[in-house]
Formats: sequence, structure tokens, C-alpha cells
Amino acid sequence: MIQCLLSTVFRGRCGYPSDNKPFLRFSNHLESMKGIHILRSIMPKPFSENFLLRQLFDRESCTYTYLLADVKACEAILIDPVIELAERDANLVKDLGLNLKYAINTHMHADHITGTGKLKKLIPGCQSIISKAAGAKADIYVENKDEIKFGNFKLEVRSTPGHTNGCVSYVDHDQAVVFTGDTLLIRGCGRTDFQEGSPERLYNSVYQQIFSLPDHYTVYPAHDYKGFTASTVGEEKRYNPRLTKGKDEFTTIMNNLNLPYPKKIDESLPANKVCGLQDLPDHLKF
Ligand SMILES: N[C@@H](CCC(=O)N[C@@H](CSS)C(=O)NCC(=O)O)C(=O)O
Repeated sequence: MIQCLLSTVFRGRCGYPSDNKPFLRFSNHLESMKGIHILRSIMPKPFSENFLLRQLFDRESCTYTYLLADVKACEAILIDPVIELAERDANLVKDLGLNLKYAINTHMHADHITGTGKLKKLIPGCQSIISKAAGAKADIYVENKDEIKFGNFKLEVRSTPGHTNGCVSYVDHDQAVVFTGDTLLIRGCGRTDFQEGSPERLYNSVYQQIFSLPDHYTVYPAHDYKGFTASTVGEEKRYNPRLTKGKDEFTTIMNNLNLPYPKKIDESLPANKVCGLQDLPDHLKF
């Protein structure tokens, strides 16, 4: 069969210029086989029974917040909440009859104030989490390979510096999902031009800690500016326009992005150093 198809290709390419239909048919066949192969390798697997995942969006900063829960144990966590939407998140947690165990950050954000401090006030008993390397205040500090448990489920902490020094990604191996913060965005990645950013470190983090995961793991980033919601490790390995390049070319791209600074950087960084609780602008005081 393969020999037959190959000889068809050969004939189509070299021997019979007036009739290239067999070659076109074969190349269409290859394209559809490639499509099937890619789809098969990245098809998400169903979540465990009792596992809940809700993706929430902040239109202002284009930030994704994630609510994860064990609905049997009624235990929930929030990843990357935004202060202006802390009430939305707290109400959702309450509406679903869940107890919020942790409000977690993937890193010290520069474009918005974290909602973790406000959530702690709205939901007594909730504890905030950030990486030790982030240099920000929280109840619990995590490091590479730590585990965060809620109900029957857990997240593995993977240190992914580069956008900032303290960036981490959170992996749930049972559900095959990874929350990449600003390290890996869909068809993009976090900028590396402030907060001790480093293109080389970001590149190594993505390759060593995220692209080493199986292709079908779903990628949930902290932001999206183009209308995407999720991707997969396999898709990003194939199609991410920055990270499919070698490290030198990637570094050149990152050093020439020339992006304007985030509008809220001056209010966000000091507030995020203290879990989003101090130095708040008047409209956010509570
Ligand atoms: N316009 C937004 C900020 C946009 C921005 O800089 N996003 C960051 C993540 S938040 S620090 C980023 O890394 N972007 C990567 C990219 O390629 O766009 C604002 O003013 O808030």
C-alpha cells in the first residue's frame, strides 16, 4: 500500500506532469492523516468524577481566573483572581455550595491587582498562596514540586521563571491540565522586559516544564488577547509562533516586542506585594 502510494507520488511529481491528480489526492490524504494524528494526540480526556473547572474572564485586563473544586468534598480553589471581580468569584463559590480553601497566584501580576487579599476578607478561612520566589506576601509559599491539595484532587507546582522570577505553573496530572499563568499563552508567551524577565529562562521553563508534559494536556493561560480560551501542549509545540523557534531567535523576538507597559503597573506591583491589600486606589478600598 505504502509502496503503491509512494510510486503514485513519484509519478505525479516527475513522470506525468500533465496529470498530477494522484499526487494531489495523496497529499490531501497525507494532510488529513496529519490532522487526524494531531487531533488524536491532543484530544482532551474527560475529567474525573466530582472534578469541577470553571474558566472566568476579566474583560478589563483580559485575565482568566479558574475555579477548581472537588464537588463531593465541597472544597474549592481559585487561581489568579482579580480584585475588581472578587465578589463575583466569592458569590459563585457560595452559589455552588463550595468552601474556598485557597486563593492562588501564578505570579506577582503587573497589569491588575490580585483578588486574593479581598477574597480572604470575603471568605474567612481562605488562605492565599504564591511562590516563595515571587517576593510577595501570602499565607503559604510554594516551591517547585510542592503539591496543593483540595478534596481528592491536587496540583503539582512547577517553577517556570522567565516572565517573572517567581512564576509557577500548576499541573493536575489526573485531569491532564496545566495552568501556565503568563509563562505560556495561546500562540504566545509572557513578555520578558520587566520584573526580572528573561527570554532565555522563559524558553527553558516552557521546554523543560510545560512542553515535557504529554501533548494532550490542556493549557489554561492567565491571559488571552485574541479570543482563545484554551490550547494543548501538542498544539503549542507545533503552532506557537514564538516557541517553535530556536532559543536565539526567540530571544531576539522577545527583545524586540516593544510593548507599552501595562496601564496599571504602578498601582498593581505595590499592591500585589502585599496580597492586593494595601496602597489600593480609592475606588478599590474596602
Ligand atoms: N495592554 C495590557 C497589558 C498587555 C501585556 O503586556 N500583557 C502581558 C501579560 S500581563 S503583565 C504580556 O506578557 N503580554 C505578552 C504579549 O505578547 O502581549 C495592559 O495595559 O494591561
